[in-house]
Amino acid sequence: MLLEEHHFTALQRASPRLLSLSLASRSEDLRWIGGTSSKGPNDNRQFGRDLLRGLADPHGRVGRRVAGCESMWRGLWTLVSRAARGPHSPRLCTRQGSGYPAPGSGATIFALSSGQGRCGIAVIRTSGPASGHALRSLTAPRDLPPARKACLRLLSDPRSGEPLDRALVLWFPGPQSFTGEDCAEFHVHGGPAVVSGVLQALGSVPGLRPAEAGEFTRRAFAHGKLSLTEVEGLADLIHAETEAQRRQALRQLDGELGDLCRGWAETLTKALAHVEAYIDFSEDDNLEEGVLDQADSEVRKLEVALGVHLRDARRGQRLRSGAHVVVAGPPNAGKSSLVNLLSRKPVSIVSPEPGTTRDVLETPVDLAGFPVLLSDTAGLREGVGPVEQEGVRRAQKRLEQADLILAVLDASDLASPASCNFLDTVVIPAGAGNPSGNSQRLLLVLNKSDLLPAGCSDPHPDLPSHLLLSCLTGEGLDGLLEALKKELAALCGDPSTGPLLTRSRHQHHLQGCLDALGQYKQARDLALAAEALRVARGHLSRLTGGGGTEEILDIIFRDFCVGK
Ligand SMILES: Nc1nc2c(ncn2[C@@H]2O[C@H](COP(=O)(O)OP(=O)(O)OP(=O)(O)O)[C@@H](O)[C@H]2O)c(=O)[nH]1
Ligand SMILES: [K+]
Ligand SMILES: [Mg+2]
Repeated sequence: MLLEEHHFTALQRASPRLLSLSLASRSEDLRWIGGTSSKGPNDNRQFGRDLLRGLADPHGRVGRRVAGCESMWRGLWTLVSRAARGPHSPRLCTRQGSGYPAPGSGATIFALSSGQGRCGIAVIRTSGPASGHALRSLTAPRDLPPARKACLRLLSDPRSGEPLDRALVLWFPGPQSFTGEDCAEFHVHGGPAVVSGVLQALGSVPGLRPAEAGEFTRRAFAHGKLSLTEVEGLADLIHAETEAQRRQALRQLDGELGDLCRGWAETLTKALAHVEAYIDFSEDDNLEEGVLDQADSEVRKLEVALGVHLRDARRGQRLRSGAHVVVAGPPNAGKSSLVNLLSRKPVSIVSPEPGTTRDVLETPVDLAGFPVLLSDTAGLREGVGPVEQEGVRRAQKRLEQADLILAVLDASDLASPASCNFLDTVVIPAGAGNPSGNSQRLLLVLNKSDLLPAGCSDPHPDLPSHLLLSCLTGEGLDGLLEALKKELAALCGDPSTGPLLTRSRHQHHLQGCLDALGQYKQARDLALAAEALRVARGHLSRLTGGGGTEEILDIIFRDFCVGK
């Protein structure tokens, strides 16, 4: 049962006054206890607002999860009308935006939404109240096409009447459009002259101006079409370069993270309702036993859930921005050869001279569908000149920051001092072959297997677990890629089921929420406990874009291209 505007009107007529009530939804065992109290009209203002928010579903509709019953509606209305008189009146509309104004809304924007340059088809779109007028002006004397149906039209310049192109046009009347506003799309032939002709023609229509980067998406956010996490998912999808990144971005665009946060926020709202009801009505006998215990147990469950996701947070961020894989080893082991092999391009200089690589050389690569930032480093050895020494220092620093170390040794030169030293100082401490340890991840690769005597399958059974490889012949590469894939999957998580926190912003708010829950548990006073719950819920709502700041929005939308 949806609570629409006319229900509110009916509620108002039905009962303007109510002394105490209990709202229950059998379907979800959602129990709301509240009402007016003798303490005056202000007491339940916050509760009314919380209730409204708690009942709002992802599209801003009110009361989707509440089974209809007359007394509940009456009570709800009392709370709502009281809340509405408060300083921050909730909106009682059936479609609710993010609460942020669309910057420059009122203007109609247009942009080329497909890529720049010569192409078969280019898509130009508009959003805003003058979209219909713009579409009519360019397709005159024809009228608007039916909504959301592609129609072939002759486009001409409204000033000169000069034909520009024969194009497919689409009309999306708001609110059923990407931005929630009236939108039009022109699928024109992708020649630069056609595109610039149509853009100029649109610019000549009164009320239209070129769009800023990300402005279409920003309007979609402002009109409640996308939550902030969905916007981030969209930005990531546009920038996704590997399959795993695409999967993760799509899940975020589908609103999974937002849904999760809203579910958590709902739990907090319930807990808060219980605590506030206790504050308001503890003297009444009507109040159910164990109301506070219920709030405590909800908070405990939430803490566990948040903890699980926070532990996973680094993985989601790695998947978004790439895992740091550092190739290290003694000089001449074939580190640069391996980097070139994995990145399929000549990133580093390879030479028989030990000490060839000096600086850290970074290259982004797609390894088995995972984004990786691969670093080649100087060979680790002592007693060298100042330049190489600096290279060794940088290599060691990079090793400390690695998500995964690809340790490379020359299989035919394991007894050399540099090899032994590397084994003792890097490989053994990292706990290679010790999967239970929480130590840094490391894959040990014995390169130049082609130099080993023929027929010897594993000449070094006493070493920590390792892979044999020949960069020269390519033997062992498939095995190495398989092992890398496993390591990366562990580092980045499975993008189709794994972690959802893709940005440090997400981690920050979840941690803030968890900290506030800690304060809730320690609070000796119920008012402080309620406040801690409000702070916790504020973090969740800022995560999805409710009550955040304009600066965060600016940062997020800056990443978008014009036309998106
Ligand atoms: N036989 C054989 N030679 C190899 C193999 N991989 C690399 N090499 C040779 O080993 C030498 C050193 O290779 P690099 O890739 O420069 O080694 P590196 O570890 O980067 O060396 P530094 O940067 O000097 O520390 C070159 O002459 C390579 O051609 C291999 O699998 N088999
Ligand atoms: K070398
Ligand atoms: Mg090198």
